[in-house]
Amino acid sequence: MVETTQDTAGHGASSPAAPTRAGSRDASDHALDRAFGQSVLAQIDRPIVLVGLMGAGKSCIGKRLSSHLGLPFVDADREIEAAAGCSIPDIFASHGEQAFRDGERRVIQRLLGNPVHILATGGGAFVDPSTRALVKERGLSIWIRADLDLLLKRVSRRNDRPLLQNVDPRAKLAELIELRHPFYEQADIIVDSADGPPEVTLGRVMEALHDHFAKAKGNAS
Ligand SMILES: Nc1ncnc2c1ncn2[C@@H]1O[C@H](COP(=O)(O)OP(=O)(O)O)[C@@H](O)[C@H]1O
Ligand SMILES: O=C(O)C1=C[C@@H](OP(=O)(O)O)[C@@H](O)[C@H](O)C1
Ligand SMILES: [Mg+2]
Repeated sequence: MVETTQDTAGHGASSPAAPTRAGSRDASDHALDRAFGQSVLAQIDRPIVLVGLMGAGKSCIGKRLSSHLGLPFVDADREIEAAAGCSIPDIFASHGEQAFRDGERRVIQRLLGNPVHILATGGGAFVDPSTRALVKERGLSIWIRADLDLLLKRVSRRNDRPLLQNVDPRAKLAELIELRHPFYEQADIIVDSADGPPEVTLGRVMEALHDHFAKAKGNAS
């Protein structure tokens, strides 16, 4: 189980390698202000990579973060589909999960060579050792964390996720939480998704980015 630590960023309590944890703390009122956004934007020097389970909100929050900051948005899943010329369910059905993972690794490697942007990955990407190493080397990773009930509620809005076909989605997501959380925990920043309007989670992401940069500055001086 993941330790839920209230944010310690900027208070000198974390080691340099410890992720910035936004926990479930609410973002301060000004987190979505223009000036706050500008100061965060000025410190972004690499792609911001959203990781986490299916339904956590990587694509949704990624899109909003990109328009909020005025940075390009790329969804790795859409890029994989474009490269393959078919949908993710079709890639899984015709070529299998391993072929999807190989394509995912290649596509993310290519995307991480692009200038600063917001990159939403698919849920399995950060679990792949070489994709994870690349993201850690070239990107700033944010785990969008959500509990089982919230994930279930969110994935039920679409039924095109191959890993959730013909299975009990609650049992499968519970299994993936066990398997994948140890990898997602290695992200640079951890943000709890809020069960409310996406803007609440967006505010938490902005606050967490701000705290991450403040902590990095503190560690450098
Ligand atoms: N923070 C949020 N608040 C409210 N709804 C959200 C939030 N994040 C995602 N959603 C909704 O949940 C569903 C799944 O989100 P999505 O971004 O596709 O997840 P992921 O890319 O992590 O699989 C979508 O319908 C999306 O609009
Ligand atoms: O968790 C996974 O392994 C997957 C998650 C999906 O993306 P989202 O996390 O955006 O749903 C997509 O990449 C594919 O269906 C596999
Ligand atoms: Mg997605």
